Parts: sequence; structure tokens; C-alpha cells
Amino acid sequence: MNGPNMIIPRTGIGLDVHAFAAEEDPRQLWLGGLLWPGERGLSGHSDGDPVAHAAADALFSAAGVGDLGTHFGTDRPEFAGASGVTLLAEAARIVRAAGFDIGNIAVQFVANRPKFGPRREEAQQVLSDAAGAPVSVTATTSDGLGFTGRGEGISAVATALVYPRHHEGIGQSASANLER
Ligand SMILES: Nc1ccn([C@@H]2O[C@H](COP(=O)(O)O)[C@@H](O)[C@H]2O)c(=O)n1
Ligand SMILES: C[C@@]1(CO)OP(=O)(O)OP(=O)(O)OC[C@H]1O
Repeated sequence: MNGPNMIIPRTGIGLDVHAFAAEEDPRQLWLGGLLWPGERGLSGHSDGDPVAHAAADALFSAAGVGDLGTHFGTDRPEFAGASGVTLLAEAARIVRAAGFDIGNIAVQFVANRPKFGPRREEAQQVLSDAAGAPVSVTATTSDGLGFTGRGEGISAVATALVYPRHHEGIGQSASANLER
């Protein structure tokens, strides 16, 4: 039952896909907030980190304050080459400014490589520091199927849980608080 003083958490979802850059392109791979030396880079306006981007989009979705394009559009030259960690930290700042606290973020990416397991703790630490809340990351292959199976790109999906810091009028004030 929803009492007048009950805090109702909100979930959000984010999905991001980046294609691998051409083989001759010197872009480096950024994934889960980490640099992966020797791995082929992903294309993108920013550093192309789908894990960080999906996490940021899940936060925006949970707070109901738009999405990645709303806040970090590709028409904004200041985000060219931007680090996914920086975008996630900025997304968390925006969501908190809109009146929400962040419970957690969970991300799963789909790729044949890099092999993520050995660097999971490192990635989770970097992303959790950026979000100021626990971020967990899991990885899977698509069993050789689809664009991820063919090694054409990497996809990531994320969920986030946020909850309003103050109960009153949060539905109306989320956008207004963004301006403050
Ligand atoms: N890039 C990846 C992909 C997967 N893993 C780990 O391997 C496990 C098995 O993958 P399946 O595709 O067969 O589910 C998976 O659960 C991950 O632990 C990985 O580290 N890096
Ligand atoms: C992050 C932004 C902005 O630099 O660019 P991309 O790196 O291309 O990433 P995408 O996931 O397509 O999201 C759009 C933009 O907000």
C-alpha cells in the first residue's frame, strides 16, 4: 500500500551500442571506464564506452529527466572524446540535482572480447566512484550470434534504481529542479 509518506523508488533502463572502429583507426578501446590496451576501439563522438553510457542513460531514465542525447548531444563539441566516466559522473550530478538519490546501477554488456572477468572489480570501482553509488557489471557473449557475435560492435544494457530525496511534488519538480 502507498501511504502519503512512503518513498517509492523508480527504476530506469538504458541501452547503448557502439560499432568497432575500422581496423586502421587508431582509436583505443574504452569499456566499463577502463582502457583496454591492444583491443580494437569503438567508434563514437565521445570515447564510445557503451557500459558507461548505458549506466548514464539508466539514471536519466529512472529520474525521468531525458536521456544521453538530451544532456550530452553529439552537437556539443565539449563532449567530443569525452570519457564515459566523466559522462556518468555528470549524469549522477544531474539526477541528484533533480531531487533523487541513487540506489544502484547494474550493467551487462555483450561482446566476445575483451575477456572481462579478470578486470570486473577494477571496472566496478571506477564506475561506482563516478556514480557515487554501487555499479555492478556483468558480461556475456551472444554465443556467436548477431552483430556482437560477428565482432561488429558491443552492446550494453543497464538498469538503475533511484528514489526521491523528498516525497512532495517530485513528479512536477524533477524538470524544474534541473535548472537550479
Ligand atoms: N566479454 C566477456 C564475455 C563473457 N565473459 C564471462 O564468460 C561467461 C560465459 O559467457 P557466456 O556468453 O557463455 O554466457 C560470462 O558469464 C562471463 O562471466 C567475460 O568475462 N567477458
Ligand atoms: C555520448 C555522446 C556525446 O558525446 O556521443 P557518442 O559517443 O556517439 O555516444 P552515444 O551512446 O551514441 O550517445 C550520444 C552522445 O550523447
